[in-house]
Amino acid sequence: MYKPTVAGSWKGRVDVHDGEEGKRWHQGINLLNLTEAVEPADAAQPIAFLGFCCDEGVRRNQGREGAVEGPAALRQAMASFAWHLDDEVMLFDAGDVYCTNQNLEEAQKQLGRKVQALLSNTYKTIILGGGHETAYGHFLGIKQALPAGQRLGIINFDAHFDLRSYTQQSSSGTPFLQIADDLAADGAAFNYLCLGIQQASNTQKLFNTAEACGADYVFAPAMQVYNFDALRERLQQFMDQVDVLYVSIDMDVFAAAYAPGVSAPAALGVHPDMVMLLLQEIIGSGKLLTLDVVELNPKLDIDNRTAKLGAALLYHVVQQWSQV
Ligand SMILES: N=CN[C@@H](CCC(=O)O)C(=O)O
Ligand SMILES: [Mn+2]
Ligand SMILES: [Mn+2]
Repeated sequence: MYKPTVAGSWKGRVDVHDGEEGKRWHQGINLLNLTEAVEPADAAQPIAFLGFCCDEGVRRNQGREGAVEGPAALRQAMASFAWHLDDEVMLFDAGDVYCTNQNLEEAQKQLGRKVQALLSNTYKTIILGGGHETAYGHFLGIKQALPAGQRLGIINFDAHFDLRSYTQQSSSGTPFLQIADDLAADGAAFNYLCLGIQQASNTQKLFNTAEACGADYVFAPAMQVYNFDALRERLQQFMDQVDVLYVSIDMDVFAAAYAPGVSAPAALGVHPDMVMLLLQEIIGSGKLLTLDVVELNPKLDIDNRTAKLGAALLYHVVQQWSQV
């Protein structure tokens, strides 16, 4: 099921006496209804948010439910951001795809169709999850919109590989194996770089699958500022081998102190500064096609800390990406 965002639902601080100088994101966002035919945006730099309201992947993966509320919490955390965007930039809220009747597969297909509509019409897209099952729906749209011959690279900031077998059923733990298999069926390469892997949170079976499908990865303890030059080089080598990038940010990559609102918190997760630095490198490459933020669980959050972290990352992503 798809629902466009209702007018007036972005609510935030208003500085009544400051006019245009007091502008915030909730006052600049444009609503985009994807039930109508999508056309190229009337802006040089259109960036669209699209929500995937879904708990079903996490439920099937024996996780703690609540990710269905992720898109609303991220919008709320972004609403009062001060507007510092150039005139050629337009922000759009393209509504939400909902998973209904536990029919994850149908919801992922619908998400794919909406992503395709946006990407094919020049929008830079930011998908607000949902559990990590968001990634497979997101990919279905990327696959359709990707020009022939373009090599796709996937960078996943995550404590987990999410390469579980989906023979029994797909879930939030399976999206990247589903993607690998889809790409293989099309004769395309699976270029997958996982940043922030926790050894203790991935079984030997998952490491074996990662090796079998040629996944590259960096362990969380190596994601430190002292190691930045080596990380940047590794990232650069990965990006040199592809034409476009899909970046996924699973909020459980961060240390639980920064991101308590996730199904599977990582006590010794990554510091947000490290992810920010790497995101800057990625956006600076000019290859970023689309991005998602997943696994935010507002039910488990503390004072919206995790939602605010996800939103703060998106603030910087939007600032930089709109200038590339
Ligand atoms: N998307 C989440 N993936 C993790 C969850 C781990 C957990 O719940 O402990 C996984 O399947 O490995
Ligand atoms: Mn994940
Ligand atoms: Mn994870």
